[in-house]
This record gives sequence, C-alpha cells and structure tokens, in this order.
Amino acid sequence: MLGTLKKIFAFAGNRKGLLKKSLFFSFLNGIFASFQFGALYFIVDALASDNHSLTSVWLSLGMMMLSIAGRIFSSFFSMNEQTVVGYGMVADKRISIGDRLRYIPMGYFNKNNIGTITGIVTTTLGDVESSAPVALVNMIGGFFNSVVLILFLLLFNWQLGLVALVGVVCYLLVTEAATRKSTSTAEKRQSAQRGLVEAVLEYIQGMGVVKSFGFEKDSSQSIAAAIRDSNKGNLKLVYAVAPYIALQQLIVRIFSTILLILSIYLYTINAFSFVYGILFVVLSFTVFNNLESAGSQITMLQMLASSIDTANSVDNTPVMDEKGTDITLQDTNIVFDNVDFSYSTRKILDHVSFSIPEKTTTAIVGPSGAGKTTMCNLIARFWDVNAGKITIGGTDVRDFKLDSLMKNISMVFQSVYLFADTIENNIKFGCPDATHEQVVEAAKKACCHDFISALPEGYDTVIGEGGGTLSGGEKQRISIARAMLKNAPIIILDEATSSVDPENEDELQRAIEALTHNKTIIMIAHRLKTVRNADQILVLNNAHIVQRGTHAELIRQKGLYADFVSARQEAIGWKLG
Ligand SMILES: Nc1ncnc2c1ncn2[C@@H]1O[C@H](COP(=O)(O)OP(=O)(O)OP(=O)(O)O)[C@@H](O)[C@H]1O
Repeated sequence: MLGTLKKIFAFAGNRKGLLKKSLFFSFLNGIFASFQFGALYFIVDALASDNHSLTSVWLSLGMMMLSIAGRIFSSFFSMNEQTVVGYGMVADKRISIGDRLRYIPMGYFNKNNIGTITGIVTTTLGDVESSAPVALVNMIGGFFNSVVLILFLLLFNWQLGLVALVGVVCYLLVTEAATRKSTSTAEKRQSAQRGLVEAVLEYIQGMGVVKSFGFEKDSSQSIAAAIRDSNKGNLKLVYAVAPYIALQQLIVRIFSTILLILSIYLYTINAFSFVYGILFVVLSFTVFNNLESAGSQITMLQMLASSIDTANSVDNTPVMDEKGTDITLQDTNIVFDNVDFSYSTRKILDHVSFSIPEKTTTAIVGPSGAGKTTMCNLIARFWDVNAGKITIGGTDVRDFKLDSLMKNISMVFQSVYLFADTIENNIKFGCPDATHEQVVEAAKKACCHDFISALPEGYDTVIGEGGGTLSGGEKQRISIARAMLKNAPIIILDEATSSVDPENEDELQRAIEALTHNKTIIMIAHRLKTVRNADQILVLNNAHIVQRGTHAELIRQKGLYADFVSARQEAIGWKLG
C-alpha cells in the first residue's frame, strides 16, 4: 500500500507540492471535524449540570459553526488542489508519451498496436487523472484523522485508546492483504480495458471493409467479446476484494461494539464522568469512520498503481537517439555499407552495399515486397540496421539526433497521412514558421493550389482524420507540397505519383522535377518514364542488389530489369521503384 502511495507521489512530478497542500487541507478537515466532539462536550455538560447557563449553549453552537465552516473551507481547498494536480500531472505524462513515441523504433509499433497505445493515453490515464490525487488524499487523510482521534482517546482513557488502536492495526492488516490480492486482478482489468479500446478502434477504422464485405455481424461480435472481457475484468476486481471489504466492516463493527461496552462499563465503575461517558459512547460509533473511508480506496488505488505502471512503461521505452548529436551535413552522399536488415526472422537486406552520390537521382526497382520501402525507411532511421551501416555525408545515421537527421530528409510516402487540421497546417507540418504565401507557392508547384482554392474555406478547410475527406490524388499532392516547403537536401519519393491520375501526372512530374532540382533523390516509382532518367537504377531482389546502372546500361545487360521493361504491360506483380 505504501508502495502505491509513493508511486502516485512520484507520478505527480513537480506538482508534489500541490499534493502536499491538498493533504494539509485534508488534515485540517479532520481537525475541524473533531470540534464537533468539543461542541457535544459543552452541550452535554450544560444539560447534565444543575446550572443551565446559556454560555455553554453558545459555546457549543460556536464550536459547531467553526467545525462546519472549517470543514467547508478545507474540503474546498483540498479538492481544488487535487483537481489541479490530477489534470496537470496526466497532461504532462500524455505530452511526454507523445514526444517519446516520435523517437522510439518503429518495431515498437509492430508489437504494440494503435489501440493499445490509444487505450493507455486515453482510458488508462483518464482513471489516473480523475481519481489518483483524490484516492491518495482520502487514504492518507483518513488514516491520519483516525490516528488523531485515537490519540485523543488515549489521552483521556488509555484502555479505550488501546482497544481502538488494536482495531486500527487489525484493519490495516486486512487492508494490506486486500492490496496484495487486488494487484494482479487490477492489471488484468487494465488489459481488458485496453482490449476494448483496441476492438472499437479496429471496428471503426475498418468500417469500409466491414460494409463492403458484409461482415457487420462478425466484426461487432469482436467488440461484444471485448466488452464482455472488460466487464469480467471489472467484476473480478470487485469479487477479489469483496471478502476483504466484508472483513474490514466486521472489524470496525466488532471494535465499535467493544468500545461501546467498555465505555459503559468504565462509566459504571466511575472511571470517568457522565459527560465523558456520553462522549465516548458517541466516539465508539464514529472513531473508525475516517478509517473506513480510507480503506474503501484500496481497489481504486491498486487500479491506479497498475495504470501508472502501464503509462510509465510506454514513457520509459528506450529512444533511438539517446547517444545522437546535432550534426550539420557537409555533403549528402548516402552510403549503404554491408547492410543487413530483417523484420524478426524475415531477411530483407543481406550484405547490401551501394552509394548514392549527392545531387543525383537513384531509382529503386524490384518486385512487390522486395524491400524498397524498407530500404528508404532505413535511411531515415525508422528502423536500425542489424549489421553494417548507413552513412549520410560520412556520418552513421545512428550518430545523429533524430531531429538533426530528419531536418535533411523530406519523404513523400505511397500512403499519405494527413492530420485532422486545416490544409494550410498540413502543408506547414514540417515547417511551422512558413508564411501563407510560401504555403501557396508550394501548393502551386505541387499542382494542388487549384483544387484547394475551389474549396469553400480554401486553405482553412479542415480535413477529416487521415485526410478522409480528400481523394487519394489530392492527398498525395498535398504531401508533395509539404515536402516542397520543407526544402530538405535529400528527398525520398516512395511511389509519390501512384495515386495521381494521368492528366495530372505530367504536371506533377514537372513539379517533382522542380522539387528535386539540385537535391539527392531516392525514388520508388512504378512508371517507366520516371525511372528512365535516373542517374542510377538499383534492382532489388531476394535481399540483394542484383543489378545497378543507368536505364541504357541495364537494358543492355539483359537481366531482370530488361525483362521487366519488356514485360511491363503484363507484369502486374512488379513495380518499377
Ligand atoms: N513493419 C513491418 N513489420 C514486418 N514486416 C514488414 C514490415 N513492413 C514491411 N514488412 C515486410 O517486409 C517486406 C518488404 O516490404 P517493403 O514494403 O519494404 O517492400 P516493397 O518492395 O516496398 O513493396 P511494395 O512495392 O509492394 O510497396 C514485405 O514482405 C513486407 O510484408
């Protein structure tokens, strides 16, 4: 239990001070609550004495008012601080996770799908946001206030104080046992919750396929299964701690009863006055109230501990550029030196070596699935090579800080992702300080200015998530405009013109020529005319570069490339890239 409380404190980061403030107000709340006993003492004292003076009534009323006002004031401030800490610390963690995701290897996203990560950042951290500071303050505050009452009891009557103390110790032992029991169940519940987010996301993202293939029933069944799992997880957690909660209640009732009987007995043997007798009888009913409210937080605290562990595990994933430095390139020669790369056991590159001289165009060609995109992604260090090295300007890409590496590379992917933001901001994505005029200029060069201007909101049009409200060709042209604006010295074009219709292609081709002028270009393109003009063509097959040269040289060699060119019309599985 202590470990869990420490974990929440650590999670609060630089907001620990606010959390302590909240605890302080919670302690104040307990002290103001104990004023009620003072009020009770004065009123009973007045009723019991022969002299029914109004002074005692006023004194009692004053203490009651002070207790009420103090409790309202302290609860308000305590809750206020809890809310600020909760939202603040989780916002920090979400930002930190978002930042870290940019720097961790792509392999992480193979192992952890989008649903899992979304679940952690939304639902899992949502629990922490709304409940962690509240549960922590209730727990510590509750125990502290119980201890204060018991000290008060010990001060006035050691026998009653001792009984209450034994009650608290028994209660704490059961609480600790419940904490242990609920740890593993809380983790399982978390994982079921993430499974639910995953299932819902997959269902919505795949809605097009679901509709077109008529699988509505089957797909919704997987959501239903995830809901059932999540439900089971919640129930299991409740069932796991239910016997302990019952035991806690039993302990409280038994010790309250013992206190009550002992108070009456001690009064009958004249151990204290009638007024104290009444006070102790009332106390025997209320002394464990704070303890009960603290104990009721165990399940919540274990859930929170598990949520914090999960969020921290993402935030502690090792980043790729831990040892990288900011490097300014002297030239943009790219060299693959004996590079090996596999996706788990599947070998994609086997001792591959080649160089791309700066300001030249290299086209990569090969059958679908040969590893062309992978090769480009290795240059941008989306993944690390298994052996050998890739250098840019003589420096191993692993020695760059990722930001300083990516400053030099613009990529246009075959599947374009646009953010749910305005068109202008999507174009400015790699270059946030660009002016509107620069955005328009880039859009004109990428042949997308006309269709953007025709939209009612023009460049301020907000596009759907993933660019869902635009056609494939429109999205691709916007991503080319994005690359235009970034103006990096190395450009990677991964089938950049694949979604552009033939009418636009010539125009776009000219735009790409403008974009790529005087730059180092690596292109994967499925159209022959794009490849024909490249300074060198690399033919990738079975993890090796099987041919390299210019179009004319490769045609003369009568190898795979020449076969491909001659069979261009029929070779559906091949892509010139
Ligand atoms: N993230 C990944 N994890 C595991 N395997 C992958 C991953 N990405 C690609 N692959 C596999 O690696 C192989 C090479 O993929 P890659 O996309 O590099 O080929 P490509 O030559 O660009 O194909 P295409 O021309 O069809 O786009 C493929 O068999 C693919 O299934």
